[in-house]
Amino acid sequence: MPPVVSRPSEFDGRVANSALIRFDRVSVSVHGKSILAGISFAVNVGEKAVFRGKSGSGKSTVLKTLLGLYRVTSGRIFFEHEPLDSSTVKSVRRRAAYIGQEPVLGAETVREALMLPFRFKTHRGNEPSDRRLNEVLARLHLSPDILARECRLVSGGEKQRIAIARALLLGKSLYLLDEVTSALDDESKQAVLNVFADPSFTVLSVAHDPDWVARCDLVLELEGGRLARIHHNGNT
Ligand SMILES: Nc1ncnc2c1ncn2[C@@H]1O[C@H](COP(=O)(O)OP(=O)(O)OP(=O)(O)O)[C@@H](O)[C@H]1O
Repeated sequence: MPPVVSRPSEFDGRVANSALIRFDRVSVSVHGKSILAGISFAVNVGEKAVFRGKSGSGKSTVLKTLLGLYRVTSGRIFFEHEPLDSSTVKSVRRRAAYIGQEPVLGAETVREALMLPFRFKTHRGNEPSDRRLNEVLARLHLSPDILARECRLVSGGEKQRIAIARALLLGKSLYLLDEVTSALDDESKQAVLNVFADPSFTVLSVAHDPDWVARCDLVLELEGGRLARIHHNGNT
């Protein structure tokens, strides 16, 4: 079936009532330079959205703006129907895992990196067992041997999958993913695609990989900070 192509405004009306995340004419400027201009879209719980566009079109900025890393200069963002502000951004951060192109693992070995969040009060007592660690690594097509490796010696694609493993162990349900399959071989990529097919995960991603794009419900095309098109793949 051909994808349904909607104008951003029509699409916005379709899902406005059930959206987990909604951007309403969001603009972001940094030092007087416009980076995002009047972006409107909505993503429901469990939907997978992907941003595409040329380098510098604003894709990563959309993900980071949802995390409160950029000041919105006009328009509003809603998370669970609440306007995003200094208080609601905390619930986004609690629920979300942001996996960038070179995640910082913040520990010496991979095992320490995976266990790091469980040293803090919020997650103390929920430390995963070795069996659980190995289970999550296997889902991401990573060998158990990687646990003993030094983080500085693992590749970019492995680092991203370790960061994903850590987010899965933490029970995150909202994933902000920046090019997580671009550095992967086919088997690893399939593993990552399968992990994010989980219907309970909501995903906002940046990707160019056609296999990734084909699995997404929404394809949002950015041009110079503007949302040029939204394709609705009809998976939902
Ligand atoms: N903090 C900042 N200060 C100044 N300019 C910025 C800042 N953050 C982003 N930009 C600019 O905003 C534009 C969009 O950046 P962004 O990283 O969102 O693009 P992108 O589409 O994700 O690019 P790429 O595909 O190359 O990663 C770029 O021109 C970038 O230089």
